Amino acid sequence: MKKVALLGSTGSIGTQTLDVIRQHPDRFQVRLLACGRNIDLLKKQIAEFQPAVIVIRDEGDLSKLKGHLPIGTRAVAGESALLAAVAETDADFVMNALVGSQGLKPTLTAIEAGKTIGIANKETLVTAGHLVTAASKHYGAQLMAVDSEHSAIWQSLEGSKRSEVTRLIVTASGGSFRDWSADAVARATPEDALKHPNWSMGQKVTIDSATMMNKGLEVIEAHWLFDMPYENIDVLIHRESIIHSLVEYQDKSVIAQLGTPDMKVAIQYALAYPDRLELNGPERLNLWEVGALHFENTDPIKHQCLTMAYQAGETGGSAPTVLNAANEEAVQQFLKGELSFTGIADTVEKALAAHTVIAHPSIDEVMEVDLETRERTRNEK
Ligand SMILES: NC(=O)C1=CN([C@@H]2O[C@H](COP(=O)(O)OP(=O)(O)OC[C@H]3O[C@@H](n4cnc5c(N)ncnc54)[C@H](OP(=O)(O)O)[C@@H]3O)[C@@H](O)[C@H]2O)C=CC1
Ligand SMILES: CC(=O)[C@@H](O)[C@H](O)COP(=O)(O)O
Ligand SMILES: [Mn+2]
Repeated sequence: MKKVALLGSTGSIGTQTLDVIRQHPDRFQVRLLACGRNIDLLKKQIAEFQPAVIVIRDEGDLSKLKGHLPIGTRAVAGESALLAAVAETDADFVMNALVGSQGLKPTLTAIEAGKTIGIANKETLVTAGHLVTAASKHYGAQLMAVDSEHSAIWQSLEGSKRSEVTRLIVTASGGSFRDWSADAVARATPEDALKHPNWSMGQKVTIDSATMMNKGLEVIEAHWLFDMPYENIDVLIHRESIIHSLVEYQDKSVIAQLGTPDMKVAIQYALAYPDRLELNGPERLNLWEVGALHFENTDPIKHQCLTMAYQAGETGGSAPTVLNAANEEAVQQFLKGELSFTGIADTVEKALAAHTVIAHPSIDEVMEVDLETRERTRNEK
């Protein structure tokens, strides 16, 4: 029986993780649930999964859980309570499905506690990939990719020699505005941007997908997860999101993982590895019906966020921290109607230009740069 701590239980990845666990009660037991403000959904999850520990964001919401905690279940609130709960839980697997760089410290805590980590929270690897990979080597903790592209790369690497890999090819749907004119994109609303062509996901990643920043974050994530130089990581626009990513080998073979777009496949792969679970939900891939798959190149001007992410990744140090923090702030501003869609890329560009890169930032320096970037971005609004 695998004991699971789930951070971000009320979100898109969190609820799908619980769906996988629900389908396999003989294999998994939920020991910890952590979320933000969706207490109504959390109450239902507590009743169904009976975890030992609950962590919520705000102390003020703890009273809402009165009468909803099973005997022996304790509930705590706040960031330090979350870190303590992750350090102390008897779970062996921590699924990090939080959104944003707030996922970094819980990831590092789980690594230090020797847990296996399902890493959906890509911002962790973008903002401080050097610290996360160094800590996981030091503590012998395994990072199991959950992001669909990275799960596909992981699956396509199975049984191979890493020294024979020549290129990772990360696929991109192109996002909500892939067929829009530049003029129309400039006037796009949050509602327009939230209509992803293929995936149903949380708001932040859906906006990132529309700007193609998601693909930039994923290139940096792939760099750290698979120890691959940026020059050997390419992005390919593939509108159907059926090929989830590809690996090229020195003999020119290309191995890919395919499937209908459903995150439960990647989630179960991380949770149950090396097994593959039977799942209700994901549709069977019918290539006879699909008929044709399409591919396009990216455009360095049109996909400015992707270009900036490559540059920040190659620069290294604190540059990706700034890229990520400015983007997180700008996406929130766009969602609140305070910034135009094209303003997201402009904001990130300005933040990167204003920053003096720290070559090997410590955790404290990463947190400081993250905070400073957010403050500057807010003040410049
Ligand atoms: N959704 C998807 O299909 C995919 C997502 N990812 C990545 O996975 C991560 C999660 O994405 P997604 O599930 O879409 O995001 P969601 O916004 O749907 O969910 C985020 C979760 O984090 C919780 N949360 C937010 N702030 C806090 C806080 N301060 N303390 C505790 N919990 C908090 C939310 O709680 P609450 O809602 O209760 O406030 C929610 O449970 C992101 O990094 C994303 O890029 C990667 C690939 C695919
Ligand atoms: C499902 C998943 O992994 C998302 O990160 C997805 O990749 C978003 O799609 P695009 O960024 O390719 O539009
Ligand atoms: Mn992805």
